[in-house]
Amino acid sequence: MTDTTSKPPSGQDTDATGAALTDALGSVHDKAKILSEALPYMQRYDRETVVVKYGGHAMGDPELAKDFARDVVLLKQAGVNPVVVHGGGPQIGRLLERLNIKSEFQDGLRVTDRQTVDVVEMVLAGSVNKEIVSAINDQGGKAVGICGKDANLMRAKKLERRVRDPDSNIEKVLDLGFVGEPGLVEPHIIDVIIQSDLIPVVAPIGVGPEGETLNINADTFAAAIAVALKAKRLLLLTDVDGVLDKDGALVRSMTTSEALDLIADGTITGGMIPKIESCIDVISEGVEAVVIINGKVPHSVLLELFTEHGAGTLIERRRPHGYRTRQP
Ligand SMILES: Nc1ncnc2c1ncn2[C@@H]1O[C@H](COP(=O)(O)OP(=O)(O)O)[C@@H](O)[C@H]1O
Ligand SMILES: CC(=O)N[C@@H](CCC(=O)OP(=O)(O)O)C(=O)O
Repeated sequence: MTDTTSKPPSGQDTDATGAALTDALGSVHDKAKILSEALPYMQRYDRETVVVKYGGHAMGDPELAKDFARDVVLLKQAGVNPVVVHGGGPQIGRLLERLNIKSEFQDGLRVTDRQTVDVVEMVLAGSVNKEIVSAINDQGGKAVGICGKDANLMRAKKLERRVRDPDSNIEKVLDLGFVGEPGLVEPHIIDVIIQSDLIPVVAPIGVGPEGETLNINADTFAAAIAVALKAKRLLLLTDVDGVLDKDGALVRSMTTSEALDLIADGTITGGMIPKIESCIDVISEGVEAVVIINGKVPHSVLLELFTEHGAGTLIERRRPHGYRTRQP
């Protein structure tokens, strides 16, 4: 048999090998540069809590789910304290459909009767939560799945949404059934998990005053958790690049009052409304900034936190000297 591996290269082969080696070294240097540039960002978030809301729409693809889990494990390894709060709206919708239970939304919130709330809890605190826990553990992390009922993490009250009838101009309270809004948050259980070097994965189910299960929009839930934990950042992962303006262009950064204007003029609609309302609450309660990013872009969490460029739409109280605060 001829040993081709030990054959001395011809002059042309030597050139090709040299060029390939230069390319390979170049790409290694590029990688090293990217890693090195991440240092000030890693220092910025060192031992800080970052709440990552993982939306149901961002979850579908198994490769992306793996990338997300890997990013979360990397954050933990880099000294950040990631707290994952997840949604699962489309997953709930699919099971309700299979069970022939009709479901409708009002302003981005699911009208939730007794039968529906059982399905919501089963999907969120059950299958979806455990899938994320397993994905993180598969990447070498140690995740613990809980919901707002655990150790009274999220005591909630029934949501009372007031709407004005456009014809009669009379205000009425909208009854969405077993839909909750955050009340008293006791973050002790999350602190315990973080201090044990584990990664908390939280399903947005709350416990009502009568001990009843309440369905809480995952953005709203994540926002309340971010405030209670005094998080450095809240990242909301969804299925669009961020907030889009009237022409469909990405808004790279905006203040809370600009966000309100976009709701008022109808540019922001549907599920984006509770998302933005949560951002505004969180920022008014002291969280520095919230970022809405596309969970369908691989490694969007790392891109946002550890690169100068960042990703998505950054929302903050006011624009510091007309500048996007990406600097570490
Ligand atoms: N101005 C806007 N910019 C971006 N998305 C918007 C806007 N207005 C409405 N949306 C809708 O909001 C959706 C994201 O909200 P939602 O479906 O609740 O996401 P998730 O399930 O990830 O929380 C987008 O897919 C888009 O259809
Ligand atoms: C009250 C309400 O609407 N609850 C949501 C909870 C899940 C959720 O918010 O999931 P996403 O983040 O994937 O949309 C629902 O039932 O769909």
